[in-house]
Amino acid sequence: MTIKLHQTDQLTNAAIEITGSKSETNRLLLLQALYPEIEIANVSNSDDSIVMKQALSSHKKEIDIHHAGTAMRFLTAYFAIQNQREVLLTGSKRMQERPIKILVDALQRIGAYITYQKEIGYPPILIKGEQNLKSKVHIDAGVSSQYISALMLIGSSLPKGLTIHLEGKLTSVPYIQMTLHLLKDIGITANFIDNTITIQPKQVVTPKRLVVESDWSSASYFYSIVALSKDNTSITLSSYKKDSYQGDAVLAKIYTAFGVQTTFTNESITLKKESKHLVKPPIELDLSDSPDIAQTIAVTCFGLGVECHLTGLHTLKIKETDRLAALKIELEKLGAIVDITTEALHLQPTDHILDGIAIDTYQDHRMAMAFAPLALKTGLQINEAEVVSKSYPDFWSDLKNLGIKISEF
Ligand SMILES: O=C(O)C1=C[C@@H](OP(=O)(O)O)[C@@H](O)[C@H](O)C1
Ligand SMILES: C=C(OP(=O)(O)O)C(=O)O
Repeated sequence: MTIKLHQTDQLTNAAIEITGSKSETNRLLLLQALYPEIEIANVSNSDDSIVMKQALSSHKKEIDIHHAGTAMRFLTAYFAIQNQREVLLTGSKRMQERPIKILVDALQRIGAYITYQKEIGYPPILIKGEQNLKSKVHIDAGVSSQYISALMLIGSSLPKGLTIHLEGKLTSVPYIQMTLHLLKDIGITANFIDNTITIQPKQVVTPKRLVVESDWSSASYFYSIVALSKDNTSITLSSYKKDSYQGDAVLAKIYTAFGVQTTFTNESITLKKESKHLVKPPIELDLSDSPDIAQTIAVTCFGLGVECHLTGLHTLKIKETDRLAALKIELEKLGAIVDITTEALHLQPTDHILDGIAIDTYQDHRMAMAFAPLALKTGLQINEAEVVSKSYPDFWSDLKNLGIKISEF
């Protein structure tokens, strides 16, 4: 499906309810499979969470998790400890190009049985469950925090718990902290001191209801929309809290530089454009703690015509697509001048955006959603717009409710 976004100058001051965080949901779904005493509210309606839920209740031998990175990594650890069970875990063509060796090596070192079915280091993998894994492991922490969260999530189910020594320069650290918070919330004793994570064993937990906060990465597209809007435009989003477990909550701070003020009231945030607060460019940001908002920020800067230099982007090439390469190609179609390295993106200031360009999305939900806010500046098309369902199935209808004019063909 291709979507045409017509240039829209005036938005309605809408209130939007955003689905639960897919990162929190996928952690809690796995924990719920291990500890059925827990109840989860505001579960994400994303494809990635649906696939995670189905996989956890499936009795089939072959499980396909499509494009969901967290599901692939978390379930590798989960099935590694399901005694007497053999599972073939696979995913989409792109998932079969996303590395998993660091996690598999770590699991094998503590006694798990996992073999590669096609290429060494990549899904599909065959897992033979074994509950008695050892209690100490070391792992390279510089490629994906999902490997570490995967180990943390099974740690308390091992006979002696799990101590994880993190090696090298850590990346996406807030996601490790999120896992730690959720473990503690359900009553597991865990800590993260220096580069060592310790998880104590626990058989049963006290029944508890946990409410997932809405997804901050999804909120980023509304930050971008408000940043590209006229003064006094405001949008209210729910349900959010000030002391979030999600690293992407840093948006509230980052977007002040683009003239977006955030007010927290009860469980909502209101974003308001006040350009008197705009910061003088260039915008320089290290996004190694929040890689999922890099595309949003790069497009906001382009829409505002401001120079930016984004670093800490070394993980972007192994996500749904090579996001740095995709950003460069699509921004340049619109008239931008972009330089990329393996870990950085530099955007030069420009004062013109080409009209009527069709943006390719590379099967990456964030490519579609990051470019959509440009409708405040120009008319554009988004190809394969249905990709948004990976994290935010209601994205296009929420945009319509804001008054953005959309047609499908
Ligand atoms: O643990 C998680 O929920 C996630 C961790 C991050 O991945 P990396 O640690 O691979 O950067 C992030 O990009 C992804 O969308 C979700
Ligand atoms: C990278 C992402 O997801 P995953 O790694 O879970 O596929 C994302 O949602 O941006």
